[in-house]
This record gives sequence, structure tokens and C-alpha cells, in this order.
Amino acid sequence: MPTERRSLIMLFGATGDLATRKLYPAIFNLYKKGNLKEHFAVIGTSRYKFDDEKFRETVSKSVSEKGVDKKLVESFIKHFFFVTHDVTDLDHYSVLKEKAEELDKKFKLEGNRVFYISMAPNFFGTVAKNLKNQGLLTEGKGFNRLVIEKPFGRDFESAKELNDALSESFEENQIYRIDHYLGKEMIQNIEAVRFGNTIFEALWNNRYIDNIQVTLAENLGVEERAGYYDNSGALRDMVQNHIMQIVSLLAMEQPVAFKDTDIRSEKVKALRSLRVYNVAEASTNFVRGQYSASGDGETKEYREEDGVPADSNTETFVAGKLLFDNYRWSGVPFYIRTGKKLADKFTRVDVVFKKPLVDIFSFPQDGNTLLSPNVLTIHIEPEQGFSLVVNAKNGEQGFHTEPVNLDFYENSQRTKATPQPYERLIHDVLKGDGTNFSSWPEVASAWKFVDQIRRVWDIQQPMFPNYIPGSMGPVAADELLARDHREWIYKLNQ
Ligand SMILES: NC(=O)C1=CN([C@@H]2O[C@H](COP(=O)(O)OP(=O)(O)OC[C@H]3O[C@@H](n4cnc5c(N)ncnc54)[C@H](OP(=O)(O)O)[C@@H]3O)[C@@H](O)[C@H]2O)C=CC1
Ligand SMILES: O=C1O[C@H](COP(=O)(O)O)[C@@H](O)[C@H](O)[C@H]1O
Repeated sequence: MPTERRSLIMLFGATGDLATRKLYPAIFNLYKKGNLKEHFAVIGTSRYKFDDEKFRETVSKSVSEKGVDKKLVESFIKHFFFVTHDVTDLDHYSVLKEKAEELDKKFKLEGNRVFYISMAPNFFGTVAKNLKNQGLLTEGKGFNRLVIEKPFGRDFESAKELNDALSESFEENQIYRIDHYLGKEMIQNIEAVRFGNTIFEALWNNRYIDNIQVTLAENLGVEERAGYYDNSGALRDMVQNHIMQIVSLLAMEQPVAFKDTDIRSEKVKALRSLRVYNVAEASTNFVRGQYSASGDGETKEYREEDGVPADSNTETFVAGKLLFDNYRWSGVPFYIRTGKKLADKFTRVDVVFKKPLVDIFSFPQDGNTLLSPNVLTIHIEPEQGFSLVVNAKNGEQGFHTEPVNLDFYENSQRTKATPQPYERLIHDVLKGDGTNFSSWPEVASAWKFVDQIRRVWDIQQPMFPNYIPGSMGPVAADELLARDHREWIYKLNQ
């Protein structure tokens, strides 16, 4: 039975792309499932001159996919209200305050408030400050929770400045920093696989694991987001947040209990033991790329995309080797890679185990191949599942081994029914569960690591473009592993 959550959701940036594409459908799903019922209201705000009716039309359109129950949509949108509001104008907050108090009474919201800032990052601090100073936080009853979209800073310094600004109005346990990867089913499954299975947790260390590979590949380019992306690049856009979060889930120790404070504290410990590279290490252990035009002329090169300067040195691809200086992981490289315009859109983690110390099945005179490493692959997207490569006898005369796959994939029905990241994350905010959000110490450690790479790249001239669309990035990404006598488990055309 779903539990009903009571709250006012005040949404800043209610006419924006994220709100219309992701947030309204997510809130609607919570309503459909009964997590939100009678006792909730949404105040959407932006400078736009909407009234409630027009706003409701937008929300209705955004949730009305094929086959939707129209009556349900009608009752859902009655919970939506619009206040025209410029977040930089202090006078506007009194209108918001009055509306919030009115709706609190009308829907019996018990003083519970979620403030969701879905706006450009330069507004995050301003809104948080004004909410507090203009008296929008309820006192003495109910909760006040602040949801912050990405990016959280563009380096450690700016992230700290932002965090200090937020901390003047909200406690750390009231701040929910969104990383939508943490809302994905299979990312959350990493903990289930690790801590729910003796066969993996017992082997989850440098005695048995040779290396771990994390790939977040995209086949699209920058699309309409060149303005943002060219200022960011793949390192800030994907590595500092999503990849560092995934890696911390893979590397952390077992939390004392499955609750947010315990999980966060283990993730922070893991991230703090990540080796922060010096200049030489950063140059050797990280490679960057930028896509060229495709041979058939179908895809333009990155530097020719709309809104990208013709001399841009922004990386659209990153691969790197991460090393943890702790007892569990000493000597085990974590290889990561991500990029735009790659061969396909997928996310996966490959855990490569060491081979048996002695291979008693190696009969070269008999044509037998050497044992393969066991590989546990966690398929995050588009398929959701696991596969485990094990060595087995091949069924023929003689004794020949071959690697076979033990596969589990969620069926498409269950995958379709899986809540989308924003639905999960908004539900967690309403529950007050911070497990799947990035805490400040995690964000700080991730920036400190990434800043070092950035510093080195900013003083070196890259040889761009250096990979073709439809590939898996520049040759240097393969060389990174070849130098360690290893290779990527996922290769093209396999
Ligand atoms: N779009 C996406 O897919 C993703 C977005 N994000 C993050 O989510 C946030 C929002 O992104 P997105 O929706 O794309 O941005 P948009 O530019 O589409 O929307 C920005 C919103 O802010 C409002 N706004 C701008 N200035 C003011 C102001 N002074 N006072 C009040 N409202 C204002 C705009 O409305 P108006 O102009 O009418 O005032 C609009 O509603 C960003 O932090 C982004 O990085 C994160 C992941 C994915
Ligand atoms: O945060 C971001 O993620 C998307 C990829 O997300 P996914 O859920 O589709 O894998 C990426 O395209 C975007 O550049 C980045 O800002």
C-alpha cells in the first residue's frame, strides 16, 4: 500500500524544459500510485504571465501520454497553482508566502514544504536566501526541504561558495542535491548486488578483483545544449557527478545500516581515499577527446555545432584511471569513460575478476585456450540486468574450456513499469530520505579530484578533433588500458 505524502511543492522554473519534460510526469506518477492524494499542492513560479488555468493546461499536456485516464488528469491538475514571480525581486516573495499559507490550509499540508529550484544554477543561492529571509520556511511544524538541480558549482571553490550560501538558510539534512543517475533502478541495484550476495561481497576486494570499468556512452551529440555544454565539457558534465557517484557505490565499505546517513558516510570515506593526482599522474591517467565529422558527412564535427566556437577545446569524451589508496582497493584500477557521439547509448559496469592463479586447463598442445577472467556486468541501461562470465567445459571430445554467460535481464514489462529517476527522487524527498542524493562532502571530494585533471588540461593544448562519431572514443582511451596490459570489456562489434 503506498503511503500518502503531504506537502506543498514550490517549483521555481515551472515553465522550463526540465519541469515540463520530467517533473510534472514524475509528480503525476506519484499521484497515480497514491503517494500523493488529496493533501498536496504545487505552486509553479516563473516570470511568465500565466494564470492557474493556463498553467494547468501546460501540466495537463505534459502528463497526457497515450491512454492516460483523462479524469485522473483533471483531478490532478486541480492541485496546481501559478504565481508570476521574479526570484530576484524581494517584493514578489510576499505573494508566494500568502499563497503557500492559503494552500497549506486548503489542502491540510501541515506546514510541509518542498522548494524545488529547477532554474539556472546562478539562481540557487539567491532563491535559498530569499526563502529564508522572506519568511517562506515554516517554523515549528512540518518540514522544509530544498531540492537543487545540477550543476553544483563548476569547481571546488564555486561549489563551496554555493554550499556556504545554501547553508545560511538550510541545514545539510534539508538539502537534496539531485543526481538523476542515483534515481536509476540499476544504480540502486549496485548496493543490492554487493551487500545482498555473499558470493560477490566476499570477493569484492583487491585479492579477487583485477579492475572495474564504468562506461556511460551516448550516441547523441550536444543537441540544443551547446551553450551550457561548451562551458562544461564531459569531465564536469558527467564525471564529477554521475561517474563519481557510481564509483563511490562500487568502492564503499558496507554501511552499518541501509540508511542515508550510514551510506553517505561510507561513500565519503571511499571518495576521500581516491588518489588526487599530481600533474604527471593526471596527464598519464586521463585522456580527453572531441568528436570530428563522420566520414559520410552525416554528422558535423563538434566545433561546427550551433553555438560552439570554431576553436573550442571542450572535451566531448573522457576516459580515465582512478586509484583508491585504501586497504580494499590498493592496486585495483577503476577505469571510467563517457562521451557524446559514441557507438551507442548505454551505461554499464564491468567488474573484472582475477584469473585463477594456476590454470590447470592450459593444454596448448591440445589447442585449448587460456581461461577467461570472470566478469560481472551490471547493465544499467537500456537493458536492466546482470551477466556473469564463467568458464565451463565446452561439451566436445577432450577437455576444452570456454567462457559462457549467465544472464539475467529484467523483462520489458517490468523495465517499463520501473519508476523513472525523477519519480523516485521526488518520492524520496517527500519521504525525507537522502540516500540517493549527493551530500556536500561527496560533492566536495569529487570536485577536488576533478579540479586537478581540469587544471592540467587547461594548460595543455589538445589535439582535437580526435575521434569519429560512432566509435568508442579516441585511440588513447584504448592505450590507457593497453599500457596496463588490459583492455575494455565492451568493445565495438562484439
Ligand atoms: N533540461 C534538462 O534536461 C535538465 C536540466 N537540468 C537542470 O535543471 C535546471 C533547469 O533547467 P531547464 O529547465 O532546462 O532550464 P530552462 O531554461 O528551460 O528553464 C528555466 C526556468 O527558470 C525561469 N526563470 C529564469 N529566470 C527567472 C527569474 N529571474 N525569476 C523566476 N524564474 C526565472 C524560466 O522562466 P521565465 O523565463 O518565464 O522566468 C524557466 O521556467 C538547470 O539547473 C539545469 O542545469 C538538469 C538535468 C537535465
Ligand atoms: O546529466 C546529464 O546526463 C545526460 C545523460 O543522462 P541519461 O540519463 O540519458 O544517461 C547527458 O546527456 C547530459 O549531457 C548530462 O548533463
